Amino acid sequence: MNTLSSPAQTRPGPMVNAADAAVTVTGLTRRFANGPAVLDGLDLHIAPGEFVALLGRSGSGKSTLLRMLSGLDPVTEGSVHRPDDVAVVFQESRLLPWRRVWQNVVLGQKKDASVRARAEAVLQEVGLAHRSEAWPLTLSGGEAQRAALARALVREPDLLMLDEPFAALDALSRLRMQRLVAGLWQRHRCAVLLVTHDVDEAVLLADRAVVLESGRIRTDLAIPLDRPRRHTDPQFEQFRQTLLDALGVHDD
Ligand SMILES: Nc1ncnc2c1ncn2[C@@H]1O[C@H](COP(=O)(O)OP(=O)(O)OP(=O)(O)O)[C@@H](O)[C@H]1O
Repeated sequence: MNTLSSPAQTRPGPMVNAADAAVTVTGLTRRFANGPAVLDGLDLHIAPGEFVALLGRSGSGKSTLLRMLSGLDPVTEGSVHRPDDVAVVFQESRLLPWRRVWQNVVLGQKKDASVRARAEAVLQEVGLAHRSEAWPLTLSGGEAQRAALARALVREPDLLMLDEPFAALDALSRLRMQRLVAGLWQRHRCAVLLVTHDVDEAVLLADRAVVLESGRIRTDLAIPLDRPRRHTDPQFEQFRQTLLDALGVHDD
């Protein structure tokens, strides 16, 4: 477990024992320059193996929270407990163009005798084994995101964070990737925090959808639907509407 906290923490510790949660965020506050707080005393718990979707209007602090959880941004007020093994996938694949796909997947990993086999196995899992020798610039957008997912999974993270990973893809590729992630999560069962603007994506994939507003959680919605989920299920539509309402999107 990795604990990131402010030097002078003024709030009480988390109510949930950190050992029982993959992620425990307590009283997290973030302010840029002298502006208003982007995160304002935020509390969030994610259980091991739980899939949580994080939604909120543009500028509501989703990426800020992710950056603080991943350690990219310092925690200056409040605290964050999370596993040591964390992987992040961003909207763009961030592959190194001068390394082949398989080499990107195992970048920073120990170069032992099994390294190539590990890369091939995970590329197989994401449906990209046939492109393992390719250069990243020759990949389609969907293939590049598959490679980015493979690079995250090869690390066997306890927490996988996905920051709008399918936002730049066409509708069909996005659907394929959503199904892929659903299958990977069923197999790997790491905790997942998925930042998305897409309420359908949240209902399709997540155990819980959390909506940020004014630096806090406005809605924390459990989605106890059986899997695999279908957009045509009437209950799917109900959860979708609840989330749209929480985001302030109404039919006129
Ligand atoms: N480094 C920074 N300096 C100043 N302001 C920042 C910085 N990073 C983020 N902000 C501000 O903090 C607020 C939250 O930004 P953040 O990127 O977390 O929002 P978001 O919910 O991820 O938005 P989007 O959905 O548009 O990606 C925004 O008003 C943004 O302008």
